[in-house]
Amino acid sequence: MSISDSYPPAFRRVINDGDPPATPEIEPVLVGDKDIPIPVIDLERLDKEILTEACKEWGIFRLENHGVPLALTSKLQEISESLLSLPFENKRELFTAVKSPLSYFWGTPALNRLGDALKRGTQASNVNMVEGFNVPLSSLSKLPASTSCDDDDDDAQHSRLESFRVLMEEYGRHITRIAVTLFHAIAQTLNLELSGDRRSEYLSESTGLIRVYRYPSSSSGETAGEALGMEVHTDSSVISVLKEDETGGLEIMKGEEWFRVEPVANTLIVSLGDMMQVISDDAYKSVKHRVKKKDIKRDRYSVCYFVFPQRDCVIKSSKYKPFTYSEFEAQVQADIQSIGTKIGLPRFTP
Ligand SMILES: O=C(O)CCC(=O)C(=O)O
Ligand SMILES: [Fe+2]
Repeated sequence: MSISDSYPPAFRRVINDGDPPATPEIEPVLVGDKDIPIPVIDLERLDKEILTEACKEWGIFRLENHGVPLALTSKLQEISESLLSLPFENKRELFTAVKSPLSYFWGTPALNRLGDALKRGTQASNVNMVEGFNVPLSSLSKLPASTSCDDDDDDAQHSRLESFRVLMEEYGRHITRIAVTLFHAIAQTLNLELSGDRRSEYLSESTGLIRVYRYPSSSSGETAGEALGMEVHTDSSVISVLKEDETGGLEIMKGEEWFRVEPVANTLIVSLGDMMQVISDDAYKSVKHRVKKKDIKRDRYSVCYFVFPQRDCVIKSSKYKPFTYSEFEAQVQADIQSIGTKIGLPRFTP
C-alpha cells in the first residue's frame, strides 16, 4: 500500500498537486504567527486566581499534573496511528459497515448527530485537511465485540478496534474526571451555586465525546503546506480537553492576532466552549482557534474531548435568549448546511 492510499481521495489531490480543491480560505485579520505561552494550571494544586484570569483573559490554558498516565496516552497514540493509517476504504468500512456507533469522517469536523460529515453550504471555505474518528463515550460499550473471522486482515483490524475501545474507555474516565473537577472549580470562580442536579444539567457527563484526528503531512507543494488543518472556530462545548502530539499547529486568536501554541509534553490543553461563555454570562470567553500545519514532515495526531450540557436543559443568561443545547446544535448545523459556516452565539442574542 502506498502511504497516500490511507488518505481520503480529496486530500491526495491537495498533497500531490498542491492544489486546494475549493475556493481559497478567507481569514480574519492575520497579523502573524508568533508563539504565545498560555496560562498553566496545576490540577493537583488548583489556584482559583490563576484559573479566573485564564478563563477571563484567555479562554484556554495548559493543564499539568492531570493524572492521565503517560503509558495510556502513548498507547492511545500508537493505536490511533495504526487505525488511521489503514487504507481509506478500510477505515470507511470498519466504522460504517459494522453499524458501529463510532464514525469515520474527513474534510470537515462538522458532523451530524450520527457522526457523519455535514454537507456544507456553498460559501464553505477550503476543505479542512483533517480526518478522524468520532467516539461518543456512552456508546463505546455498544461497539461490536471482536469476532473471529476467516480473514486474517479482518481479524487483525477487529482486534485493533477492540484495543482502541478499551483504551478509549480508560482515557474517557480520566478525561471526564478532569472536566468535572475543572467545571466545579470554574463554577466556584463564578460564584455559581450548583447543586448536584443543576451541575449535571450544565455539564452532562453522558454527552462526552472524543475525536481522534489525523492531519496529513504537507510533504510536497507550497500550497498544500498552507492548507488549513482545521478552520477558525469556537467549540460549542462547555469544556474541551485536547491532547496533541509533539508536532504543533494549534493557533489561538488573542486580541486581533493569531498566535501559535507550542506543544508541551505530558500536558493537556483545556479550552472553554460557547456553552461556558453563556453560563458565565460572557465573563469567560470561548476561544477562537484553528489548526494551521507548519512545514510538517509527518502527520499530526490529536485527541480532543468535548462535553456539553444536557440536551434539553434550558440555559438562561442575561446576554442571550434562553435556549437548549439541542436548539443551539440544530442552529449550528443549519448554518453550516446553508451558508457553510457556524455563526454560533450571535444567533442567540436578544
Ligand atoms: O486538533 C486540534 O489540535 C484541535 C481540534 C479542535 O479544535 C476541535 O476539534 O474543535
Ligand atoms: Fe476546536
